[in-house]
Amino acid sequence: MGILEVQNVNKSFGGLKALQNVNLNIEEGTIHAIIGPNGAGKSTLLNCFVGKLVPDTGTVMFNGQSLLGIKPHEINQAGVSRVFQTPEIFTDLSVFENVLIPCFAKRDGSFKMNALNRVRNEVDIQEKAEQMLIDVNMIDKRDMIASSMSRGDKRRLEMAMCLAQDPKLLLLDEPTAGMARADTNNTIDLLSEIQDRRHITMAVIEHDMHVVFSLAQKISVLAQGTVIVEDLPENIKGHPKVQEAYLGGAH
Ligand SMILES: Nc1ncnc2c1ncn2[C@@H]1O[C@H](COP(=O)(O)OP(=O)(O)OP(=O)(O)O)[C@@H](O)[C@H]1O
Repeated sequence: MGILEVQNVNKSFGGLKALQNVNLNIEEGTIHAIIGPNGAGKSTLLNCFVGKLVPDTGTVMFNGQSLLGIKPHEINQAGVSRVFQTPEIFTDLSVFENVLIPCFAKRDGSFKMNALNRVRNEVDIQEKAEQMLIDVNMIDKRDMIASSMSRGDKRRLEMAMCLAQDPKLLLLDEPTAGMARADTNNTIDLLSEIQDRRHITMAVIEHDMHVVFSLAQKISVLAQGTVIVEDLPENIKGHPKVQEAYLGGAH
């Protein structure tokens, strides 16, 4: 059984069928890439995983439970976290303070800014935040102000903040979009390290095939709202349907 199972999902916007009978199975502990030309429906599908959109028909099961009708914050609490293209961090706070916030929120169910003042008495929270920074190789930057960091480091910090929520499924929407090659390669290394250390299941939407083939253990190819192939990376590259989808599309 997959940790995320999508069956016969359809989603239309007015007359436009953005998703048509989509089936997808993400195995626990794997990195699963979702690729496809522009407008194929990748973001629409991801939005159905986090409760931002509700499919017109079909089912989305996470850990054996339906996600349909569940509010986004409840899906997040159930263990689904999303990493955005633009890192969502608190730019005026230090790296360490940024990670403390989701550590508090995970424990208390919500977060108030004045919780940061209590941190001296909160050894468990401090240790957890430190461990998150160690996991993303940022412990040496713990006292830096977040706004002063490179884009790659901001991405690392956001990842630490995500990990603090103890996710079971991490959704990454074009994690290397707009990055220089060096930052892209750092992000590939980071995601590989996180998977090795924590065995977190990841679903990655990505256009950069270097990233896809460096990371993915399984790939689903979407074209015109339908999954046309789901297979191992070695079977995807030369697949005639995939080549046709890309040659006919924008890439
Ligand atoms: N909220 C919306 N209202 C109307 N149409 C939408 C909406 N969201 C997406 N669409 C349309 O649905 C189709 C699928 O869009 P989607 O953003 O899911 O594709 P994508 O594969 O993520 O594309 P890209 O790679 O360019 O980000 C497109 O034709 C898009 O214009």
